[in-house]
Amino acid sequence: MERTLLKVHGSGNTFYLYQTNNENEVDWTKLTTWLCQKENNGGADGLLLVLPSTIADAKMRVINADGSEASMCGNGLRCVARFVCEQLEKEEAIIETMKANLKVRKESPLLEDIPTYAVEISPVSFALSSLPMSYKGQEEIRHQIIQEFSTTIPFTAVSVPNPHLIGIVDQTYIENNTHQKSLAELLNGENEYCVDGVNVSYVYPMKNDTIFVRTFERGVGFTNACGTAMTASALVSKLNGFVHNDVITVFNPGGFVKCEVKTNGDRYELTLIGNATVTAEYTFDIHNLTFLNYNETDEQKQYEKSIELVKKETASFAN
Ligand SMILES: N[C@@H](CCC[C@H](N)C(=O)O)C(=O)O
Repeated sequence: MERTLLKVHGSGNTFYLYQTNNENEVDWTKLTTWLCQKENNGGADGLLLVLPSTIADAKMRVINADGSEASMCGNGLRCVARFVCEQLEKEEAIIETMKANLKVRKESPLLEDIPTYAVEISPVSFALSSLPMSYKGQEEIRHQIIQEFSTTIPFTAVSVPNPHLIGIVDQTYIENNTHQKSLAELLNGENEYCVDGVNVSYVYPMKNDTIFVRTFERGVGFTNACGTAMTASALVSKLNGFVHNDVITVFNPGGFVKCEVKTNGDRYELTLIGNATVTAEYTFDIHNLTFLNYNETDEQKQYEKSIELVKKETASFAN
């Protein structure tokens, strides 16, 4: 059974994108764990499913590399936004996701000639029950030292709506990722705090409304970038006075994005803006799990050329 797949990325957060009308066509866990193996064209961080929707222009489901399903994916949503907008010949659309219908739109390129999309990130909640997370019966964790995690890093727990634990750190924790790795492995194994695991980000506030974010993703491990994590990190940075503008530049190991954070009391309007790049198209046999053919686009070369300067600027943080 020959089928077509795209390989796409947002800030180097890489996915296979597959469109189908049959939500139960195959076992998505099995397909995703096979696709995401390193030996299959370098692997990927997950599978984006584009499905028909009765309430929006299309529906997105996100399967992590380990086969678990996530409620949202910011970088993936930008790629799905581009796919759906180009297919429907529209500049904006609504995409159904597990917990919300989200607005997406085409944007002016942040880097010359790089297709760029803006996506809504919602709903936002600081309630620990929304992640879910539990810690000493507390209802929230906001910029708080958790002695069991670190004696110096203040953490915030937030769902957007997938779960994130955000630590504000100094540069040493970015240059050396061992502390982040062991905390993330603890919280994504069997543990008393996050029963469903959590995405763990370390955020280094830089100058001029700019932050650097590195994320260890639930179901994946360290990624080049995690869109929901970068948006949640921009919100946490703003609420704690590390940045002041509504639009925050977020560098990551794979490139950069812009996050718009509008706050109105307890209400937050979050938008993630960045590249949506298609690197290749594959044909594969969906039942026998074998690749049959592929064609690379020239978009990755253009992306790498444009991102070169950004990478130089962040080289010392990007490990
Ligand atoms: N890379 C994504 C998030 C993917 C889901 C995450 N691993 C989870 O399990 O919550 C993004 O760009 O937001």
